[in-house]
Amino acid sequence: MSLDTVPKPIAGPSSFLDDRLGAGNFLQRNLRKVFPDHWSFLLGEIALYSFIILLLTGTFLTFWFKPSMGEVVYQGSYAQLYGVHMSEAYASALHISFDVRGGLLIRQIHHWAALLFVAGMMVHMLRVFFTGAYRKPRELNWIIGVLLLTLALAEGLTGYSLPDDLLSGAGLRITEGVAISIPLVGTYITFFLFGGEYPGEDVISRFYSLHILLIPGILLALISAHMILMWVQKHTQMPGKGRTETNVVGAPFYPTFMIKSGAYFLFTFGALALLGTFAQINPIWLFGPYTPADISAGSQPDFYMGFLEGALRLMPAWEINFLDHTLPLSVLIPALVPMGIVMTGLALYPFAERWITGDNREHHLTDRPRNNPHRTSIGISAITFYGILWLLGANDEISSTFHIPLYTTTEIGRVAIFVGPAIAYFITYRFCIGLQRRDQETLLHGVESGVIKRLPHGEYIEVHVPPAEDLAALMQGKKRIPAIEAEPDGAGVPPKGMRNPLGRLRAKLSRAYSEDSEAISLETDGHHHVEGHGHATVGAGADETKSIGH
Ligand code: HEM
Ligand code: HEM
Repeated sequence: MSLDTVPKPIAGPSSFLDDRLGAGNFLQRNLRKVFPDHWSFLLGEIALYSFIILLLTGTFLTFWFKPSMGEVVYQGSYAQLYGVHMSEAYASALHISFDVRGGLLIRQIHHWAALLFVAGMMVHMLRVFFTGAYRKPRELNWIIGVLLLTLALAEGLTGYSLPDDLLSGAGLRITEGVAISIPLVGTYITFFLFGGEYPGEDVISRFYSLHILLIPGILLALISAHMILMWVQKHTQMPGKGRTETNVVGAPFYPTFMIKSGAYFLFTFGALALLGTFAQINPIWLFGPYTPADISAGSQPDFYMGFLEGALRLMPAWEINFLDHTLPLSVLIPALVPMGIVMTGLALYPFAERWITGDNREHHLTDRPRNNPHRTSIGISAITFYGILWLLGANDEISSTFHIPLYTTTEIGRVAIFVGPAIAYFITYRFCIGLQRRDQETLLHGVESGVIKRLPHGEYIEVHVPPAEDLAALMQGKKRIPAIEAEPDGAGVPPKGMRNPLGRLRAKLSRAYSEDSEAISLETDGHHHVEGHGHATVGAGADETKSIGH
């Protein structure tokens, strides 16, 4: 038998590549990689596919867009602006919109894809946060994610500044105001970006280089690193029947997951194409070219910049004058605090949580949000903080729509920004505890079966049955949150590291963090749940029934 006819252990697509690259085993191992099946694991993919669409549509736009602020007289087919003096950038964006075949469609898809990219990323991040999927060993991927989010905001900002219409000018004016408020280096940064006094003649071309080269390049590199890490570390999975910290239950990458993902890409593309076709976005021709003397009314940034705009509107007009220098807190604080605190806070969160809980274990099974009430409350609190800033970014619209004086909206916002997150924390916490109690109740007493029984002495009872096996497994997935060892020894001396104020604070936080988790146990310990659970067999023991009156 010749070598060619020896049956190969490797078949299918791996065989073709094995013959040429000797990479069959590697491929076969990876093509069979198992992916867990949960809808929320597809959220990251929305961001991924939107990014691919941004690269494709963005490249199309570069064929015609001219990143120059040199003045031209518009002579294109949009009659209302015919003969108007404007920058070459604006004229080329109008040209793309009105004279390039399919240009407006691609511009609109590009803009919608930008919104979906950031929105997808945010929702994906929330999924990762609320399920605790950022814990060891995935902290690095979480930090890469925070960098991705920050870069995406910068990419969006540089993108919508490019057309150089009145709206993008309003955004640039704010960007300049924020940059110049930074102590010591503000003036240099501004001059570097704008090439001189505002508005200068260079900002569009500089933003263009950032927008099409530097930032997408870094995004691409980081997204690749993100995917490789996810691949190597394997995906987390929700607790459930047969799922453990050491296995992954799901479908193989090839063919099941690949086909699903392919369909999902097409679905994302289809949705964006529909939006680009039917939903107008950023109609740059309405506002005319940017001149620093004109102000556009009712201008709103893209949604992901709204929280920064809101922070600027919320802040009182404070400034410090010191040695002939002015520190404009009214701009500096709103620019630095939300961006700085939100992004740094996000990046450090996994480490802060580990510091408090002292939990050094690896986690491949995720938490249900209810089972870690403090984390979930912190998350909802942060969303409330963000949401209030975001709403305030549109306080002029709110004020004119609901006929509320503008300053009243600002005053309400100033109180709500402190009170809102605190209330959100409290309510979420109670909600989580309530849901845990309900799970405990279900595990202890089973679920209502709808079967009513009459007892010999006349009492009616409803028969309870054990919950379905996978539901019970999901509920029992709750893990204890350990508290760090902080009890004083026999001589009343607390352990090392717990004696200073920081150590005492840590011990206190740790105790609070684990307290309720210890109080409500959902773990299987024999007598906690309904006997023989798993099948809808009707039991009639005293524990499994609930009196519904007699
Ligand atoms: C390599 C990738 C990319 C290229 C080559 C590219 C290229 C461009 C070009 C040439 C424009 C100006 C065209 C015009 O406004 O008519 C533009 C606008 C824009 N870009 Fe990108 N872009 C890329 C990625 C991104 C990403 C990742 C984002 C998202 C965060 C984004 C967001 C925007 C936005 C919001 C606009 C304004 C669109 C409008 O005029 O309505 N771009 N892009
Ligand atoms: C360009 C933006 C992003 C893309 C394309 C992306 C894509 C993905 C994909 C496809 C996955 C695997 C499937 C899934 O869990 O959804 C994933 C996992 C992950 N992502 Fe992202 N992501 C992005 C941004 C972020 C951000 C902003 C964060 C957090 C700040 C983040 C943190 C993580 C973590 C920790 C995992 C592992 C989760 C697990 O195994 O359960 N990602 N990402």
